[in-house]
Amino acid sequence: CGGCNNPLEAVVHERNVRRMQPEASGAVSGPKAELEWGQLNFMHTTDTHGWLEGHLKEQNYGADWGDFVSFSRHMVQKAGNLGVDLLLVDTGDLHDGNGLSDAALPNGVLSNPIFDEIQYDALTIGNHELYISDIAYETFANFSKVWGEKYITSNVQIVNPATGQLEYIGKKYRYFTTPHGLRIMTFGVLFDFTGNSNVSKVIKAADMIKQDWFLAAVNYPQPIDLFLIIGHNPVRTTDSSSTIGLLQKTIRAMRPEVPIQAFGGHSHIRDFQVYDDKSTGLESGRYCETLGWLSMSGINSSTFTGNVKPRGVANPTRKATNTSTSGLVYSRRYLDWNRLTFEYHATKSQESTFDYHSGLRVTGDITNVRKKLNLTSLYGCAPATYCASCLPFGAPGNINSLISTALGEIVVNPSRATTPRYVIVNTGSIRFDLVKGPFTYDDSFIVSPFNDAFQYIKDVPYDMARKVLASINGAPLPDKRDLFDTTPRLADRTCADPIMSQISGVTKREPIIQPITRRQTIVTPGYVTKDDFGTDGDDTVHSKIPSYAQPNYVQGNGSFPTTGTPATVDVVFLDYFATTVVKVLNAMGGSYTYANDVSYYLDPSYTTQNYLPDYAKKYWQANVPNCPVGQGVGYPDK
Ligand SMILES: O=c1ccn([C@@H]2O[C@H](COP(=O)(O)O)[C@@H](O)[C@H]2O)c(=O)[nH]1
Ligand SMILES: [Zn+2]
Ligand SMILES: [Zn+2]
Repeated sequence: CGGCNNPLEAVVHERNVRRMQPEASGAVSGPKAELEWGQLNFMHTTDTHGWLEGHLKEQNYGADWGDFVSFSRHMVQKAGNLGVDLLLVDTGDLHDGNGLSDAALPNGVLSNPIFDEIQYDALTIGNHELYISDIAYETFANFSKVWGEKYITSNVQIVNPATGQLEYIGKKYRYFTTPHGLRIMTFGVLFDFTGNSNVSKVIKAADMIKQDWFLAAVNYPQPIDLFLIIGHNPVRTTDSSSTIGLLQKTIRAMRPEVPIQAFGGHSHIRDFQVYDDKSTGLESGRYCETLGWLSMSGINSSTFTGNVKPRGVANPTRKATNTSTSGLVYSRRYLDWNRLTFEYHATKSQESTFDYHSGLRVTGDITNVRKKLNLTSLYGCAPATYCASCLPFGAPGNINSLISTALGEIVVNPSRATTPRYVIVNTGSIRFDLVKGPFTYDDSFIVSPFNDAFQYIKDVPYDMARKVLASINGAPLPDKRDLFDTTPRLADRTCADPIMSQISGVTKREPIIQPITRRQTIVTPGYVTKDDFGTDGDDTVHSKIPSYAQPNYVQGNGSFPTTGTPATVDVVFLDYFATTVVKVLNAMGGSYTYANDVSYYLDPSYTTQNYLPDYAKKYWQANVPNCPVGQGVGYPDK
């Protein structure tokens, strides 16, 4: 940092360089009003998926984890000044989605210590901590030990390698008393996930609620003022993966008078559901785009020593149901993850400056990890933005057209290169938009982070092969496969080696520093949320970004004859959904088995992390010297 005299100035400089990437899109508009503070307040993160660097290409979500460290400290201090409780909760999925977490082996080994800088009160596990055995063990050996009694995994166990016995990854429950005397019983419940590797066990919620320890915890011998359910688990009870409704009903039947507050995740949405007059659930989005806020007052507690109606701030006013006589009132808010939002809500914390040293240190740690992992290494320059859901499937600018082309072009086994092939991936493997301009090592994880490898069934009769895509698009998704499915879990493979060695010699661009535009009066595109309390939950008012349903699977093809149809085709697919392909082929009259007919099309170390970088190296490198950064970025023109 030329001209910076002390290390903290250098950190601020680095952070600003990182944030002011020329391709960063959009102005940031600010919050509509101050938050309502109640007797008990929560800040909620979920499905962060490694995005601790913030969104470098969307200023609306441009804060990094260091900014959140500073913000959370201001809010804790403000809660203390107001004489109320503030709890910080996280509901899992810490990996798979960003280079900061995924370029390390195992995933999360460098990002989790950064994540750990927030003073959470309760955390729980996500399914992405369980797909791959190495990651599950990293979570067990390190993450669960760092968090101790605050890491609550009520229905998730792991085989302890030292004893060979199943044990809970975290604690089954946490009973604790807040600084102002509220007595809280907490459970952390993962949805009924079945895609875990064979070192862990997810106990179905329907079984967990019958277990003696659970019944004893609900009927705890000491007073409970509130049940806190944190779950990597959608809060919306109509979502077929959600088990929160079952938990809420079970606890309510046993303890009719005690408020139940749920925090959920997994479905990556902003949502709030009212279950009854004393129970609600909040879900706070994904990818460090959203910080959830919930406040409540009216909790009956003989030991609460704080303020039910803190002064000098707005207070919650909404009953859960119109007819509620419980005395409980609530507010909920979805905060956009940017510094403008954080600085706005941190006011009156009685600190004159926003950045705490601890926050700047975390920002510095992020910069260091990014450098160590070479995340800015460039594969090529994307000629356009390809979005995952803002355009209909098949429209130019929809990412699935690009994926089809890349699969057909890049996923080729040289020894089968002349045999026609269909190459199929699940669109769920594409996690984010691919933005016009520099396509970096980091972006490759942002768009396609998983380690799913390519398998195939060779020489499938053309008349069957051509129907596979349509058939699997009508089949159940692989994460919902039944427990008796005997497919070897891809999760038992170890992580693939990083591919940095392949991308040497590519020009790196220095970011061009541009001022961040901060306008408070304009309406920028972003979340427009409707939940059980209505349409006023978004902290910043936005115009809606269109969202179109996409098919579950998409296909590329290669080496087809220019005229006529081939007799047979290689059907190539990901090991992640191999059994589904076998099933649909057999439903068409085939007699394939996984054991006899499915094999790897490419070396299993070649995964969904590789084909887009290879495509970019082949087709987008020539553009690098003239990469049109800063122009036309964001969402494609309609
Ligand atoms: O190996 C994998 C693992 C997962 N997926 C996709 O991810 C979702 C689950 O992600 P959440 O963040 O937990 O919602 C799963 O449904 C698949 O679509 C994958 O493609 N490959
Ligand atoms: Zn997730
Ligand atoms: Zn999840």
